[in-house]
Amino acid sequence: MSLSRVTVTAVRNLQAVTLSPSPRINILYGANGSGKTSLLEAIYLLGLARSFRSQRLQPVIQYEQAACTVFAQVAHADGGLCNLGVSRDRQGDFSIRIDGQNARSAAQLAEVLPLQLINPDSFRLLEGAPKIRRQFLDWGVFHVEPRFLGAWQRLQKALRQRNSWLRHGTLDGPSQAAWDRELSLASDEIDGYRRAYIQALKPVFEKVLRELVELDGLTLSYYRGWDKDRELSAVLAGSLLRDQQLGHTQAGPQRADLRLRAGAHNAADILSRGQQKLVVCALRIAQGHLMGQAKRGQCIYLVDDLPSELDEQHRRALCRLLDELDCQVFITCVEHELLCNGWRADTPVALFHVEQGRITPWE
Ligand SMILES: Nc1ncnc2c1ncn2[C@@H]1O[C@H](COP(=O)(O)OP(=O)(O)OP(=O)(O)O)[C@@H](O)[C@H]1O
Repeated sequence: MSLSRVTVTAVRNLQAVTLSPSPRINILYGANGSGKTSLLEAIYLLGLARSFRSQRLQPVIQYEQAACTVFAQVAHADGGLCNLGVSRDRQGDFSIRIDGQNARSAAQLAEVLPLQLINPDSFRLLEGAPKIRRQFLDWGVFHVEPRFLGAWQRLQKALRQRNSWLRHGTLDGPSQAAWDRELSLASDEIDGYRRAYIQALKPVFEKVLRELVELDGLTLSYYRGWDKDRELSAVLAGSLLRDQQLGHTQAGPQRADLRLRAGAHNAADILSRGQQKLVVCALRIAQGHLMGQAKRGQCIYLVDDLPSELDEQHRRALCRLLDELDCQVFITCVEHELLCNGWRADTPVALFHVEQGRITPWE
């Protein structure tokens, strides 16, 4: 899938623009502060209904403007087209339209427009909170396993119920037992999907990583959120008192994590910034391959400031791997010369110059 047309209005400093991107590689270049990241942010808003730069969407709306909007036409591999639109005004109203209909949730958007973001904050995937790695993991599972969303919604509901009675003690014994059973069932299902996903991801990740950078002994493993040798129901029963004192459930898939070790060390503690970036790229590229293999369409890559932290050899290796994904990629950089030669001869590469908020295709 790819964006065949994108229209952006009143996002940050960008002047209203309609672009016809290449279905493959799109390079946005220009000076600092010109608006390159803002275009990636606009596309991200369209796919996730949020920004990757600020918690709130208010700062994304152009100064003095009442609302920002992003529209796009998504072209699917089978030739089908889908129209997407998001709009956010200063009163906080957010509208999501898919083919002219109001969407019920951001999950619907994520399904229509799967995005992968690689930006200067990406190293947080390695050294940030477990929640970031769970989001990474669940993005992948969501896009290859159609039953995941339902199980995840059941888990959230059961957890809310359990945490509420842990805090307020308002449920009778049989109801508590029923919710615990539901929690255990949903947890086992989610754990099964996540485990299968990691099993499939690991060899692809290792292969991509080898092509990108030499890092011997780097391992990826999965922690499911509770003792691997015990049933969750037994763990929950054993930690009931402590859970009541804390007012929330400590064990379960809501505590799952991914662990990246380099030999005996936590990878984030010893890898350089450039190496961390390459590991994150390998993880995200591996996810793209799995999505393609699952025949659920391709995702679109947003790569902000691709050249930063990378020497020429690694920059070229990253371009080659992005190229081999055969999907649409939007890349920003200050100097386009650094990225002009890394592509296969038959790959359509479009260049866009961004200057003080104005985006013009390079003829
Ligand atoms: N709500 C807003 N309205 C108008 N302009 C804004 C708004 N928010 C931010 N800006 C400005 O828009 C520009 C956005 O720059 P952006 O981060 O997209 O640049 P960039 O080309 O990616 O730069 P760099 O190469 O430094 O990363 C900045 O100059 C910023 O001051």
